[in-house]
Amino acid sequence: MSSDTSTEADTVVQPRVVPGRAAVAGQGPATLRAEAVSAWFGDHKVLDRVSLTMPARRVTALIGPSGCGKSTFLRILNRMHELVGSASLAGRVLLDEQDIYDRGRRITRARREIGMVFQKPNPFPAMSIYDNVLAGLKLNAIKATRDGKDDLVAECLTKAGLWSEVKDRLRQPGGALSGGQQQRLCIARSLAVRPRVLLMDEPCSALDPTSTRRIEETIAELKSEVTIVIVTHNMQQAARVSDTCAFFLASHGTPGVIVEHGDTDAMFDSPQDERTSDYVNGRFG
Ligand SMILES: Nc1ncnc2c1ncn2[C@@H]1O[C@H](COP(=O)(O)OP(=O)(O)OP(=O)(O)O)[C@@H](O)[C@H]1O
Repeated sequence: MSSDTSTEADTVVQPRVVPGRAAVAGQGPATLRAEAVSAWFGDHKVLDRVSLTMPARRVTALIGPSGCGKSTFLRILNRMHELVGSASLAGRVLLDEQDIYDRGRRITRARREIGMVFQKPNPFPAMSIYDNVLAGLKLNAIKATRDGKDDLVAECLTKAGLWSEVKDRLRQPGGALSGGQQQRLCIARSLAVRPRVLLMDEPCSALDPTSTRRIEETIAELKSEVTIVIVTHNMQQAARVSDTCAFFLASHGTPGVIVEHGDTDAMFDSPQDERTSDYVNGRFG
């Protein structure tokens, strides 16, 4: 696809998606389950036996005060924690009952099946919008035909809610987009390798309210195709976007634990633990 293929800038062109041509065989959204996960940086234990099921086709929000281990937990879910030299962990992470830490399972597979969107949008700034979307294919040695790539770019930008804004300038650099558009480009890039789970670490914290709302709409649209786990400090956002919620807490220098988890409406309307009630009602944190 080239940037001159569309002529009417304000017409939303629905991409022609040809199943199978984009080379990647996704298996659809999966349930992710953490079992008794503990984590350390050196001898500093930061998570203690955290267990949580993140159901397929649902948005799970991880909430809790700063430093309670939410990001560490998220990074354990796609084997990024082990990139830190001093880091270690115990427990299991099951993707549809397959342990992603099994010896025979490649780390690259875990990262492909479980994508990550970071706090700060991180497109390759000098690379075109088109090539940014496809960047993960090269990293994962996934081959696609020219037509397959065109279809995949259109499909992923559409799913990320960015297609109508960029379809006429796909050859422009990713760095020329606004912050909110860059974040949606990063979501499109993550989707291109057909992840089964998408992890999002405070994806809106660097964005203005309008862009935040747009990302939240994108999350709602995506959840039928990919399981989503989102870390957020914004309680209104957790209430708006998530179906299930887990409240993390690390009190007085102890490692982080989950105090309460369950249906988001129930967690916000009738929390079982007083600490959850205090946190979701803004009384601390
Ligand atoms: N790379 C690292 N090396 C050493 N300690 C770390 C590292 N990353 C995080 N920690 C420590 O692990 C603990 C949990 O941090 P983490 O970032 O997971 O918490 P968080 O709940 O995501 O916090 P925030 O909401 O502020 O992002 C903290 O005590 C933090 O200082």
